[in-house]
Amino acid sequence: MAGLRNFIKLAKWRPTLSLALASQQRSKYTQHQGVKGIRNRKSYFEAQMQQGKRDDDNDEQNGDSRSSGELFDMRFLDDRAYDEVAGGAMRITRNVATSQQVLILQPYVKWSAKRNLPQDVKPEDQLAEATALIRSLPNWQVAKALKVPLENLKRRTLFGSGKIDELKTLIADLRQEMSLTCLFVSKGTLSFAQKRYLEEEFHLPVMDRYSVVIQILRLHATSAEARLQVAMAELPYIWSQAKDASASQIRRQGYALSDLQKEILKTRERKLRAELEQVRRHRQLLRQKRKQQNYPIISVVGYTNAGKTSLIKALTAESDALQPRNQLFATLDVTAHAGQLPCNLQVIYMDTVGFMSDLPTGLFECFVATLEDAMLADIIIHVQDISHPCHNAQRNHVESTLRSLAFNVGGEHQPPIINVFNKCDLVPNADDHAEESTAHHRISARSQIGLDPLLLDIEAQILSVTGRRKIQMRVPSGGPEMAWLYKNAAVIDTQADLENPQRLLMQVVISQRTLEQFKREFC
Ligand SMILES: Nc1nc2c(ncn2[C@@H]2O[C@H](COP(=O)(O)OP(=O)(O)OP(=O)(O)O)[C@@H](O)[C@H]2O)c(=O)[nH]1
Ligand SMILES: [Mg+2]
Repeated sequence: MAGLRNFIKLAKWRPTLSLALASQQRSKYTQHQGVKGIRNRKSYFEAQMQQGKRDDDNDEQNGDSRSSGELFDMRFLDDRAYDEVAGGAMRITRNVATSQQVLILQPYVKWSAKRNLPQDVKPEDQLAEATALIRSLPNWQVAKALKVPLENLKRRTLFGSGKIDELKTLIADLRQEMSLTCLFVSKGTLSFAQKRYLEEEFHLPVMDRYSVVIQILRLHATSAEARLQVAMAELPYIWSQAKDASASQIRRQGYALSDLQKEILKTRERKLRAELEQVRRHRQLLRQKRKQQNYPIISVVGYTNAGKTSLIKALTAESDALQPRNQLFATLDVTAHAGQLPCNLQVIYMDTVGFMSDLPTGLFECFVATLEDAMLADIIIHVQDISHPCHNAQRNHVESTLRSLAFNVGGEHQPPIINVFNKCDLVPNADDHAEESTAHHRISARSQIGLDPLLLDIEAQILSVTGRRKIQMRVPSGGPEMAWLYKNAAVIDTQADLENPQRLLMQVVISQRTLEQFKREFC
């Protein structure tokens, strides 16, 4: 196990972050200021460009030989000029510790035929997910959450004038009781014009799903890799908001990018791409190492909050390293955890980022580098929250995303998938509806129910896909063969050979390749 533990230490290595803490002190919402504030800062920008060039030169000189502590260069992420541009587009705050009172509006199209939603996702389910998103942010409270029926979601003002008046009255009433600080309209993205209009009507910063998720990701991204990916995920949104702004002819009113700001975004994007390429290479290196070490890999994937981290915690001895949390997107890093199958074979479980529907694809494209690992595993465990009202829709969403991820990493080949219906303690008597046709395990990671049959299934699948077999070998008792097998194979059992006291019967799990090595060495 020591070798595996050392390898896992390497996989979980985190570079030291050189964060400028000053940025944490920034004000609540960075109000959008157009070009104001950085128009006259050409020299600042030039200095940044110079620094960028110096960094690039260093990168080239150092190439892959950069020491692990310098692998990801994070300094450029802390950039005040960028923060102003980002704040204008996303209304996100650096200081999440500030308490917020949020009004959540869940718009939905009245006529189900137009709704464009899976059959079993109802507006109230969407509202519950929106509420869970806000509750994932510490100190953010839901002042009120309500569904708002609409004819369609494309209107420039989003809501009709009657609805706007109704909402204004509601907001005025709420303000009697508390100080509202933010309006969350739970729609993938709002156009810049929609946001601007609503902000002027309600006098509140307006966020959409994309920007709320970015806010959560920023909070949960602690590793260098996750921070780079989140920073990358912000850019398509900022570009699209700027495009909306210029298309809707409201340049005068605020959010339009100057050439200087465009350069800031482009420079940042270029540097992020370079750093993420390093991430990809680093991951490839780890993958190669894993291959050499020959440990079977099991990826645990699923919708956010389904219980992936909890399951790995239940299947491994890593009680401290893994902290399941009732928050969306609690896990943002792909991390490796050592486990042992009933036959004593050592394996690695990979914890992954959760999926979520109704998010623009750009948001998750940035996590593809890490999710690639999941697709290159020997088997995948798909954890599903059986107690969730939309669990069918969540499963379909994850499955279709997995298919496109498999396509991305080069081919239709997908590792075998084991379906796990988690949280069965919450719905002990539920029948499985449409799932009857899908083979699955009903478990509770929290209450440790159903884990033994699951482990046996994982073992059978791993042995089959990795070409390992359980065999019995007769070896000299206390000889080098015995030590070799303990080192290179999984030993299930040893017994004295009743026919020959000098020999031992060893039951082992071994791959064909390792068996050939054994034969070369000893036979
Ligand atoms: N009742 C019950 N709750 C569970 C079970 N498994 C996990 N949970 C809870 O579900 C919540 C989410 O668990 P996690 O393991 O963090 O879920 P995750 O899929 O890793 O979530 P993300 O990393 O955010 O995508 C936590 O509050 C867990 O305690 C279970 O079997 N039963
Ligand atoms: Mg998790």
